[in-house]
Amino acid sequence: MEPFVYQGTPSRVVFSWGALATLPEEVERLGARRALILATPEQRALADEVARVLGERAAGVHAEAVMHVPVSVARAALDTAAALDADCCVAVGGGSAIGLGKAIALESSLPIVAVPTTYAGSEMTPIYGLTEGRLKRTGRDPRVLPRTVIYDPSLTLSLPAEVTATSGMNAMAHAVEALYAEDANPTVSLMAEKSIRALGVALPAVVRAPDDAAMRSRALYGAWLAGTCLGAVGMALHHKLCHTLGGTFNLPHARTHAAMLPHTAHYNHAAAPAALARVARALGGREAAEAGPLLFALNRALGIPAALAALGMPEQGLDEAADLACRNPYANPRPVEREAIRALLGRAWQGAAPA
Ligand SMILES: NC(=O)C1=CN([C@@H]2O[C@H](COP(=O)(O)OP(=O)(O)OC[C@H]3O[C@@H](n4cnc5c(N)ncnc54)[C@H](O)[C@@H]3O)[C@@H](O)[C@H]2O)C=CC1
Ligand SMILES: O=C(O)/C=C\C(=O)CC(=O)O
Repeated sequence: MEPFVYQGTPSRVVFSWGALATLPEEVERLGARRALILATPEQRALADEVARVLGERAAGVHAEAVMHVPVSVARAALDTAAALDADCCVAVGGGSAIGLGKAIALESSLPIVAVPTTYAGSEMTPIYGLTEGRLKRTGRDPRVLPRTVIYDPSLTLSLPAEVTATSGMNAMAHAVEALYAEDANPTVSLMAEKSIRALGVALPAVVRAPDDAAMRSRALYGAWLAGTCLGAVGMALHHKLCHTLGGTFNLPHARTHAAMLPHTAHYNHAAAPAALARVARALGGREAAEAGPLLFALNRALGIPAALAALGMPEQGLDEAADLACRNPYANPRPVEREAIRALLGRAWQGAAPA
């Protein structure tokens, strides 16, 4: 047996259809009485519903969350939390709402109850992201790990097909990178493989039939496993590239992950053959070299645009992106070489298959 270190996270997870109804008792379990409810502007109505469910324990709603958590947005939310004398945050939504809760917790140590409504998986990690100017800074801090996560698959029924598909592939990326993480371990790798299998079946099903309750539950289960993996082991080239593209070029987060994953998986397949063979097998293939093409085919089946160009990435920015991605790279099975990364970005920009 290869030596390994495994450290779980202390999050409490409640997973069931209709679990939103448990929110009052979960807030009470934390000893909190004044919850600030966080959401994006688009999910203000859901945030108001959550305030109604919480009743007197709701201190207020702050529905200003946006992708990549600009520091100005974080400061405004911190001011609201202080003005309302909030003693906890209830982040309801995807990674943007949860990311705003993490920004508040990073400064205030307020506990977070996360109610995820996408498959991004942020609720299960101590990773935060803050964007200032054209640079996204990410870090790990135990203060930002949500204390309680309430997974209610019924809240994902309203997910548009495009967000269903792309945030699902964001979760897929967490699981894929966990398999070749520098600190990979048998427990997390088992969860990663199970996540890939669940997502590989459930995502096409819920894109075809958005109201399929069983498949919505399986997709959210896959996302929970993927987020748990991301929280437990380190990120590698794929996440570094996506943070660069998202933070510097403000590309849409989940769509960027989906477009990049076939290429980054293929980049690593020869350096991490056992890990990528597990990815391939979980998607119905066999060999490590099949993982990237299978992920590319899954994107096509989900209707996800393949080209970074379609996401607003300027071609003249590819050189800068390659430079930034190679600066302080995350640990990666294959050396992160500037020319090879530039070639990878070129293929992704065109929407070509991985090679
Ligand atoms: N720190 C971490 O571990 C992670 C952080 N993230 C961060 O999360 C952000 C992206 O999060 P995502 O969840 O991909 O997108 P998101 O939270 O921005 O949501 C995308 C859009 O879909 C809407 N939406 C969400 N759930 C919905 C539902 N059930 N029905 C209808 N509309 C819904 C939102 O209001 C928003 O307009 C990025 O900032 C990314 O950096 C993502 C993954 C992990
Ligand atoms: O890129 C991911 O999916 C994982 C981590 C982040 O997005 C970092 C952040 O919270 O911005």
